[in-house]
Amino acid sequence: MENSKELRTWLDNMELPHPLVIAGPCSAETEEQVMKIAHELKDSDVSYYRAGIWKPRTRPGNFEGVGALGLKWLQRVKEETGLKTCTEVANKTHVDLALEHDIDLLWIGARTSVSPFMMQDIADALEGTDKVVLVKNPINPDLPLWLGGIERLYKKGIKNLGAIHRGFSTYAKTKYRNIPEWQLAIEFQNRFPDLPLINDPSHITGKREMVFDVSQTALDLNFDGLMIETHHDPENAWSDARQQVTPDALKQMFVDLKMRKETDEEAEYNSKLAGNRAQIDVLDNQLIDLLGQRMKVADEIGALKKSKNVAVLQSNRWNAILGKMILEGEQKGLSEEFVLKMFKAIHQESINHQEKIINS
Ligand SMILES: O=C(O)C(=O)C[C@]1(C(=O)O)C=C[C@@H](O)C=C1
Repeated sequence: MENSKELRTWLDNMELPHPLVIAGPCSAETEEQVMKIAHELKDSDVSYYRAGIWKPRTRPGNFEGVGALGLKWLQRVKEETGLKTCTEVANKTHVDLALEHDIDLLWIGARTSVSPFMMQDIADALEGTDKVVLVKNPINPDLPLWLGGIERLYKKGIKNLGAIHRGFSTYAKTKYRNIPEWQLAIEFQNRFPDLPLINDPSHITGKREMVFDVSQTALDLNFDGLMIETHHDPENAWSDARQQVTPDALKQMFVDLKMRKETDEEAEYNSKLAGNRAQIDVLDNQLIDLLGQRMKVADEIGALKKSKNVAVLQSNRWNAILGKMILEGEQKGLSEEFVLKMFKAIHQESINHQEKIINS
């Protein structure tokens, strides 16, 4: 699959004056609940109404969705409100039922996109459809796996495609439910600048208080849209109660969010920007030069260690460097997270250099 302008035709054809908004409850619970939320979202920026019908829960025994019955409720949503509808599909039966009920957009969840077998089955079932199909990132940060899933759909003649960034599972405790790893989303856009990329701040944050900030970051990073879980009574939702926002909160968010454009033509802005970018180019060259020099010293250490048969990894020294650099970084306004990531990468490169020398 190659990048092409055609990949975004389905989205461009909607001629939205703002990013695409997909909203609705995590789960369809009752017909009344589905209809109430839909009516509250009717006159807003929302284009697609979402509701989970089949809910893949981590452990059995929790509410696992109302099943095919909910598809009828979504059809009623479309008839009464004009909102387009969408739901998650995870196998051929789901696909067949969703297509039968004329659901407009289907998404494939993170627990499904992780499996090429499941992605292929779904691609086979969807062959040739003109519905919009969005693929959530797999639970692990693996860009080729994510793109591979989308490619399986593309190869089956599905042209109205896109991706949803919902964050990644992590063993470490963080403030997120699923860490965003924004770098991966940036890489995604570099590879496929025209494939619509939607952000899912609800699953990234797991907490409604954080949904606004993550949404703004996504817009700052040129995402094409947002999928936000919305419930009229979030506290009593049957699933994901902590991360859903009310329809009113959602509408307010779209008043407060700053929509960014890709660029601006104004001359003064462009000349200042060019000046800043020239400075960054010089500094980047210096950074690369310094890192090259540091690795030359690492090579010398590698040769010294080889002569005395000493191990490459020196944990005490390494921890001392890390501690010092975190403090130095703090004084220069660099986050601990960034300093750690950067020095871990530098340390690994230093080890790779020494490994080559010590084993030569
Ligand atoms: O000080 C050393 O012994 C080194 O090999 C250098 C270095 C580094 O790059 O800073 C690399 C590997 C060690 O684990 C510790 C530090």
